Amino acid sequence: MSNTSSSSSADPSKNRSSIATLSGLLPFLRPYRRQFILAAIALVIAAGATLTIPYAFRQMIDMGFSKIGEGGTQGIDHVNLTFLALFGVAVILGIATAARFYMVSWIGERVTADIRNAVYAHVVTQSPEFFETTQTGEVLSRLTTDTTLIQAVVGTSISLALRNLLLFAGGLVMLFVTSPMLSSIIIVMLVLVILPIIMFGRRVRQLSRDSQDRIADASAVAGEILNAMPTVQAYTHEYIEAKRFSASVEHAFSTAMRRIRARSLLTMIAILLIFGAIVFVLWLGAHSVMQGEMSGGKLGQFILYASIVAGAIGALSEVMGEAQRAAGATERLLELMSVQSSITNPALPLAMPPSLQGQDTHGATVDFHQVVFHYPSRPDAAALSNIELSIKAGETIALVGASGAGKTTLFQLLLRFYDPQQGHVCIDGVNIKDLDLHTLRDTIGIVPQDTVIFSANALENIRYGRVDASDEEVIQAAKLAAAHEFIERLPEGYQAFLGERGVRLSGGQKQRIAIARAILKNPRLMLLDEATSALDAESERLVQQALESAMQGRTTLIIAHRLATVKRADKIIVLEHGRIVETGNHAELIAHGGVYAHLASLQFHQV
Ligand SMILES: Nc1ncnc2c1ncn2[C@@H]1O[C@H](COP(=O)(O)OP(=O)(O)OP(=O)(O)O)[C@@H](O)[C@H]1O
Repeated sequence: MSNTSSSSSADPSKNRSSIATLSGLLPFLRPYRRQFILAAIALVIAAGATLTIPYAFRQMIDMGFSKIGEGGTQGIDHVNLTFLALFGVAVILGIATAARFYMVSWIGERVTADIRNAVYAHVVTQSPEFFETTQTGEVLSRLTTDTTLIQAVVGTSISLALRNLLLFAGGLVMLFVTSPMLSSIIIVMLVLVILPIIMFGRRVRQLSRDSQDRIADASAVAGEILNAMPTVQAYTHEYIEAKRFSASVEHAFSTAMRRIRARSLLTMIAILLIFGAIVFVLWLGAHSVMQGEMSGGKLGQFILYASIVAGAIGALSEVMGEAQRAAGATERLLELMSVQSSITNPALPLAMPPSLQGQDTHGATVDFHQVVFHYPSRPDAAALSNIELSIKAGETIALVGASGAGKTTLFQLLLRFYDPQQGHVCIDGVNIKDLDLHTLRDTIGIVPQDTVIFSANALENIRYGRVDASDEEVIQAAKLAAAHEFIERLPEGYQAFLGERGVRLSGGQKQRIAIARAILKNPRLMLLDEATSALDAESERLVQQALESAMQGRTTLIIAHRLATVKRADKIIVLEHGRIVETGNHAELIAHGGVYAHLASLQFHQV
């Protein structure tokens, strides 16, 4: 199952990075400096308040209880005062702790939201090559699980760590002030304690990354299957798929258990060593009191400081575990953020030639010059070879060829989803690599075979073609695409919800929505992929009518599967194994008696 992950947990060089990876979060934390400072102030006040408690205790014991024993009222006053002071400390501690919690939680939520936005915005600009190698489930898992881990660290662990560091440092100083001798012994012990914690911490971190990877694998498996439910059920593979998912969940579970075991061990060792050391030192302290070298209050103060220091170390080891998990998550998110799209905008994009800009209804010119293209995932097989093609403004070109001949690939190159390895593609005489990607794609309308219907109503689904279009414009486009009538007949007309992935529409209806969307966009170059699936005669006629409208007044490239379409085209381009093998109109090519004549006899739907 692990092979479904494209993550780099197998790369040993990646495993060496540590909590330092968390520094990758700094750009996200920087904007919230002010909030950090406020949180830090609250933190210092709270830690300071905690550290005064043992001192107050000693006062109480040495000056209060001992004096009461000696029968003085001065002792009672002192106890009262000390308790009052203690309550004051509690008030300060409460307010400061709440303030710190509020600020730090706010930062955690804010930073996580920012990271989610940044990762998503980065992912949606990636070229198709990225989506060929990365499963959507994995990206989703990173957006949810990994960011949640980071939220835990930023929102809680950082403040816990800082608080405990302060308590540790402050407590240590106070220990020395209280009893240098006992403290020196404790320090030696601490060094012995911290070493194993660090050692185990490393292992926990590695295991935590593995664990996150396995969760991402399981999400990837689930994501793929949920998107293909009809196929899964038609093949009655529900049980097999559930088992496959279960295998990957179990794998994630056993990896998580390894992490949990390592962490349990870490906690046990830490507690054993720390408390062992404290008991030993206290034993020494008790002897000092018995021999009169130390007051009872002082030993009490020492015990409290020691427990503060011990508690701080315990908490720090917990936080280390959390931080290490978050370091794994950060590493994975930064990896995702650092992926560069193979298709980039030119530094200085050229404008479309002025004479052709604006309301020109003649369409764009298209030129392919000696184009050679291999898909990145199949570098040894040319999907297109030596394509030389010149299309005039307003022409309709039919692309024909057997399945896999390279027709769709021509579209992909025009949309600049990929760049050719050799040669270049021009629109209106400008190399599309020199155009801003949005300018280029705004020039092009596309009607794919498989229409994507978003979970929104009919109006919004068509408006996807041009988001600023008015309702009237949307309806006009629907009329041109022969979609108006069927939409009107839907229970709520244009407001009818079309369902996730358009499950409530027929194939022909979906296509007409897609055509309306493309017409609304009003592009100068239209790329149409005629459906291969046979529609009933009436649907067929309506789709044909819609396509006719879509072609009006613009340059059109159509992947043709119907005789009627190819007959109407100005020119037919015949592709075979990624090469243009014949060019001409229907009559010429039939007369030629070559590939086209053969294809025509086998492949075209007669309408
Ligand atoms: N993303 C991809 N990665 C690798 N190879 C691909 C990819 N997409 C298509 N191909 C390959 O490139 C070749 C051309 O494919 P293309 O989709 O352009 O064919 P087509 O003529 O449109 O076929 P069809 O009519 O079946 O859609 C095929 O051999 C196909 O297997």
